[in-house]
Amino acid sequence: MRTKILNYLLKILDPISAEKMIKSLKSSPPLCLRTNTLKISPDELKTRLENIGFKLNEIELVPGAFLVLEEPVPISKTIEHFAGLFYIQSLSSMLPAIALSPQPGEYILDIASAPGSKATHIAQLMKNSGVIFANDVIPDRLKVLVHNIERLGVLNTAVTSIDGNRFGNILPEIFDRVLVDVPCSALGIISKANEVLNWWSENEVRRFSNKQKQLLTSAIKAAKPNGIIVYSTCTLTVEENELVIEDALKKFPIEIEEISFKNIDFDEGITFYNEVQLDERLKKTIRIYPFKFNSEGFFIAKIRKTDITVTRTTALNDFKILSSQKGTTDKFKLLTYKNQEIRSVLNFLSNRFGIDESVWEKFAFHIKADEIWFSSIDFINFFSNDDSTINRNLKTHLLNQIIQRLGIKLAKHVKKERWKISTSALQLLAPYVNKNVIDLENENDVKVFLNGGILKNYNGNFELGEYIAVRFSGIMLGCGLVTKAGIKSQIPRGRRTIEIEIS
Ligand SMILES: C[S@@+](CC[C@H](N)C(=O)[O-])C[C@H]1O[C@@H](n2cnc3c(N)ncnc32)[C@H](O)[C@@H]1O
Repeated sequence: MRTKILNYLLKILDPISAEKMIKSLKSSPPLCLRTNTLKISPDELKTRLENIGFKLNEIELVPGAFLVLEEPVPISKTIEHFAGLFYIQSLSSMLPAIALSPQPGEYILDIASAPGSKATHIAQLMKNSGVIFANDVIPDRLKVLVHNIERLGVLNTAVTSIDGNRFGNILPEIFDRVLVDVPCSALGIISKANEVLNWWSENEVRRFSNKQKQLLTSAIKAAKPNGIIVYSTCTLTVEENELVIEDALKKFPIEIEEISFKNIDFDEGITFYNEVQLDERLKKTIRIYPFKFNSEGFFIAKIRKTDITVTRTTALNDFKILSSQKGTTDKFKLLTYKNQEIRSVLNFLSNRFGIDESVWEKFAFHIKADEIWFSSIDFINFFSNDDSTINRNLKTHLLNQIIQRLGIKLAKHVKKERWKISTSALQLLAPYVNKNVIDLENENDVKVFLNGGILKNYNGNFELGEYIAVRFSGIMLGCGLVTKAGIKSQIPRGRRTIEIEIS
């Protein structure tokens, strides 16, 4: 198998580089993390982690990213990780979101987004504002995406699970920026995905290439004229990279944009392959080789759409098919803090936890059975804006059909005028919480609480049946219920952990 890969590499690299490349695939790239600036500043995170024995080095290329030099316990098992203060991610994998350069308030599509490394990065670059559609077609991978959205406190994201190829026709000319981080033959990440060696072949590469062309086509159609599309893979074959972009250059009104990353040794895109001269513009795409840049192998192309690509009639036809399908009630009726029903819940939470009422003004809310969810207020405009290709009612109808979840659960109704705040909401709103909080005193209690147990020694002066916020060392852990036996952790099963290690 290695011979197959080496033979392929020899088509695109000189023999010494191909050997170096094979060698680099055997060792893992350095451990890096990205600060979740939705919750903490890079400096604060560095201080926190260094105080518990980690040694971090700032990475100039990506603001808020650190190289982990010393790890006294696995960093994924720290309370800081549980609380969503950072995301473990290779440095190369941070670059597509940087190239996309999403701006606060914009409309973004991440067409193949699970497990959400880049979607959560995009969300933080947008400061939790605007609108992101994070889509993925594989349900199990979507669960991990949802977990990450909850852990990191991402409010500006709608999760969808349709074939990414459909976006171009059902939501055409809508998005300011689209990320197309496609499934690929993964040559750049063999060190962490060793199973690639079992199936890698040039036939598989061709199969991926066809799929990638379709996803890129859909992405181009979904972008607005003048919108940006970033195409990325963690592989290095020409079929899955330059040839996919060349195909799009022939079919659509697009141009390739320069990507300017400082301090990184990358190669420009290949323009001569298999004795064939390719489009010279491909030189503006970039190839990252692990033997030159100490991270995973990646390919990135930044594309600008220069004109419209979808006619109104095509879009409407697709809409008609979807609107004839069932189950499209108004699932996501978005409301502001001014709505009476929402207001009473917000008043309750503000009173309970001392949260200033002005905090709620920047969110949209929707009701889902006995729960209230909150999201970026920009979704209200996104749903209601009319645009040139689609009629507003049809759009709302469609969005109700394809969106699986929007934002994060804020609270659940428990009994008469009482609401239980969710763990993810409490963690995100931690800076505003200043009432009915307890601070745990020892690490054993933290473990009990994070594993869903009962804290026996903290009844304090709280009323039975009330919910309180539980913190440790300045980090909001989640919500607890005051019971006769003690404070019962309300951390949902999916986020519980017994694996916390405290150094
Ligand atoms: C390279 S991974 C994406 C990684 C992700 N962007 C991140 O940064 O965490 C490619 C993803 O494409 C998804 N996928 C494959 N075919 C798809 C399709 N037709 N439509 C949407 N997603 C698809 C896979 O489930 C997989 O999660």
